[in-house]
Amino acid sequence: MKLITAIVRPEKLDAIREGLESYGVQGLTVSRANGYGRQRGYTQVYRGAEYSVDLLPKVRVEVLAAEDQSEDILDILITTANTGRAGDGKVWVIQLDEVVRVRTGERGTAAI
Ligand SMILES: Nc1ncnc2c1ncn2[C@@H]1O[C@H](COP(=O)(O)OP(=O)(O)OP(=O)(O)O)[C@@H](O)[C@H]1O
Repeated sequence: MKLITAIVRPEKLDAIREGLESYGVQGLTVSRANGYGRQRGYTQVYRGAEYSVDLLPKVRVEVLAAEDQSEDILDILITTANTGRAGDGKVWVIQLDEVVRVRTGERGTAAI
C-alpha cells in the first residue's frame, strides 16, 4: 500500500477531486498548506514598498492506494494538477506498513 501526497494549486482541487472520484477512489484527505519550491515565492509591492511573499498557499491532497492502483492515481494527480507553469506542485509516494479501518478493525487493502 502507498500514501500518495500531492501539494498543489488550490484552484486545481475541484478537477483533482473529479478525476479521483471518477477513477473510484473511496476517500481522501484535503488540508491547507503553505510552502515554496524552487521559485521561492514572489515579490509584491504594497504602498510603494516591496516585500517578498515566500510561503504560497497550496492544498495538500492525501490518498491511500493499493499497490495496483498507485500508478493510476499518481497519473490522475499529475494530469489534473498541471498547468505547465512554475508552482504547479509536487507529488510524492510513501510505502505504507499498515492501514486500519477504525470502525471494523479491518486491516490492509480491505481498510482503504
Ligand atoms: N523539496 C520540497 N520539500 C517539501 N515540500 C516541497 C518541496 N518542494 C516543493 N514543496 C511543496 O510543494 C509546493 C509546490 O512546489 P513548486 O511547484 O513550487 O515546486 P518546484 O519544484 O519549484 O516546481 P516548479 O518549478 O514547477 O515551481 C510548495 O509550495 C511546497 O509546499
